[in-house]
Amino acid sequence: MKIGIIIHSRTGHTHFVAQRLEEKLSADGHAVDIQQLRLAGGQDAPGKDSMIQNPPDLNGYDRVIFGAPVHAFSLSKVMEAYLTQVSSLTGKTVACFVTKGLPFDWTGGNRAINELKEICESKWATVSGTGIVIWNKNRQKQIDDLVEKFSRLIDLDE
Ligand SMILES: Cc1cc2nc3c(=O)[nH]c(=O)nc-3n(C[C@H](O)[C@H](O)[C@H](O)COP(=O)(O)O)c2cc1C
Repeated sequence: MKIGIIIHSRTGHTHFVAQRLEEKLSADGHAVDIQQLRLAGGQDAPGKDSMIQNPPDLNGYDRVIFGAPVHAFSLSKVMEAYLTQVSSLTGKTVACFVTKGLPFDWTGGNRAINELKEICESKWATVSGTGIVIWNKNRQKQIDDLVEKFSRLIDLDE
């Protein structure tokens, strides 16, 4: 399958997880692209109407994974801006993850995942799975578990 991993990553954590996903999904036999969202005019003070400099075209992908950091107890505004501007996800099966710095899923992780799910479902995507990685000393185990989970989800879909 052709898989697009569409991420926003300000300080590299979400990109690191995306790279681990790319390695595993490529080893599973998929063709994988990572596309990193950039905000026109820089990353400062984005709002949901901000323009994305390089909005990825999702048409060529059989599966899409969205990944973003939690900012201020919410989904990053750059990912929100991108998804708000996507016209439709009809027929797409997607998975979503967020990375975050504060302990516990309830310090923004659950809310950001719900925001991601809601935007995707409002554009008629099927959300097959979600994950939260807390960037602490146990992150490697959380990343390994997320990578295994998303790899299994895609195998089940085939
Ligand atoms: C402006 C800002 C706000 C943040 N707000 C939260 C937050 O509300 N909850 C949380 O758990 N982490 C928060 N963090 C930490 C980031 O979510 C965490 O470091 C994340 O892994 C960064 O991902 P990135 O390196 O891909 O940008 C915040 C970081 C920044 C820079």
